[in-house]
Amino acid sequence: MSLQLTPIDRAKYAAARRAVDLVEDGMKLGLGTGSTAAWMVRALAERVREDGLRLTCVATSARTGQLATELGLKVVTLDEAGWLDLTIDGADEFDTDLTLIKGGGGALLMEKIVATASDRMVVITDASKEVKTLGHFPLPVEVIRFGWQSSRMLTEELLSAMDVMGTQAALRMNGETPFVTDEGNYILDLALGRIGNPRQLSLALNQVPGVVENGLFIDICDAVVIGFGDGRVEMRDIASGSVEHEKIVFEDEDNIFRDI
Ligand SMILES: O=C(CO)[C@H](O)[C@H](O)COP(=O)(O)O
Repeated sequence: MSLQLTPIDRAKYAAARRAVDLVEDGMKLGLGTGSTAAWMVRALAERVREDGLRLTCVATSARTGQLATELGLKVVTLDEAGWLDLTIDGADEFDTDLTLIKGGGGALLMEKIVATASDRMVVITDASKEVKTLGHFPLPVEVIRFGWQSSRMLTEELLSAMDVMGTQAALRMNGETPFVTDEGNYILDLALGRIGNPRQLSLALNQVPGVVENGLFIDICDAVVIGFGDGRVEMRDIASGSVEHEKIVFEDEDNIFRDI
């Protein structure tokens, strides 16, 4: 049966397809989390089938690990892999410096550890995630469960003392119960509106007792691949300043859907 991709899925898939072209035989790869990253895992499995690549992958969440394993990719722990060549992941927001907000899917801690243990991090996204100033998307902050309410109070006090618009830290829920990350922690979502100084905010947040990590990725992302619904992709590299355009042809759509 032939299934049709929605324009947003086409955009994500186009970005994913371009990004997996960066993968070479023998690489150790970090696999991101989220719907865009899931397209990348499918596109990667397709490349492995077609080109016989031998890869070692590290997943940034249990669900990515499960998908990758189901699709026949070799998944090991980060400690088993050691240093990685490349991590490909999605993002919730990115700006012109390729500073990111991540963690909408709740995997920010493992995502940051994996991305920073990689030579290169490439973000795949659709164009809607690009912003002039970060902060429209609520900033996720991972806190340990013990004493989380004091961590929230201290976080809100910190935000009041800083030049940020929003000061509310909402506990992320999963229905009636708090959302729990793969590492067993809670997430506070900060509705800030605008983050004028991401570096200062990130450093300050990580000083709050109980905060494990926040979703600001600063100086971590090397390139972004932006996909569009018609298959166009734009790839921007922060170090070289290069911008490349290409068009992805979706002739293997059925193969991708075969795996879902
Ligand atoms: O940071 C993330 C998960 O923690 C995701 O990369 C981010 O939420 C983007 O997800 P999607 O591709 O589904 O929009």
